[in-house]
Amino acid sequence: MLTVLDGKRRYLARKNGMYHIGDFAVLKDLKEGKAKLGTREVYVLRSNLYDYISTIKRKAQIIALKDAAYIIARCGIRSGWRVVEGGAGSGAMSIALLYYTYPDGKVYTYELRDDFAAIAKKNVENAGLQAHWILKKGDIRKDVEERDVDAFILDIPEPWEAVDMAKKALRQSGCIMAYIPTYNQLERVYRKMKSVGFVDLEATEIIKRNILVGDMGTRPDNVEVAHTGFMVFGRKL
Ligand SMILES: C[S@@+](CC[C@H](N)C(=O)[O-])C[C@H]1O[C@@H](n2cnc3c(N)ncnc32)[C@H](O)[C@@H]1O
Repeated sequence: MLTVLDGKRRYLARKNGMYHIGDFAVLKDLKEGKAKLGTREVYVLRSNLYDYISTIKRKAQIIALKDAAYIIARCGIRSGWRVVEGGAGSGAMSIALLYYTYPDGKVYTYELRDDFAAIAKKNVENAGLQAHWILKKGDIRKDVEERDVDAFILDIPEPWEAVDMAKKALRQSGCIMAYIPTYNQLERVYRKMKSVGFVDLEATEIIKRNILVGDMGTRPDNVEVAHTGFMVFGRKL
């Protein structure tokens, strides 16, 4: 998969090495390096996770890339792992999980709503990562069929209601993570994980700040996303 950088705009070249703006194919037979688009020079780069996540079409709020990166590291998610996730939303976290479990792992994503499932499917397919993805219609709080999975990733409004299911589905030492926007939800899911015996608990937030490098001086960007989500982690004993 290739990414085209057209000034500040970033696009995935979706089909047969073509660069698309909307449904309009602009450049054919793309190769890594520089390319001409009319009189403009664009850069063609091999796509990475940053490209996939920053170009997805959003319907639901996504797990931010900075948070997804910590989730991957804290849980140790890697190639060959089997991961259960819910819900699909826009598919951003699914893409991160698929990227790191490739090629031998499996990601099972549970989603209640058809409209979100459809948008997540489109985004995962645009990233070309669908081969080891199983998207299931269902409630992650009660419908999970998989057992001995390596990680259980929750981004739903009531994650505490899925903690018992996670305990059933996870293997020993397997990682649970809940992503929530408010302190009330954080406390509730933390206490629930503790009460059912998850260990190595951590509640955390990642703060990222961009720095503008200018000719006259270098300083933090004055526009910032101040809050995305909190994360609560635990491991099954
Ligand atoms: C905030 S979005 C998830 C965003 C996603 N993590 C991403 O990065 O794009 C929450 C999703 O969870 C789904 N959902 C809510 N409760 C659920 C449940 N009990 N089981 C499965 N999906 C659920 C919603 O329909 C919605 O699509």
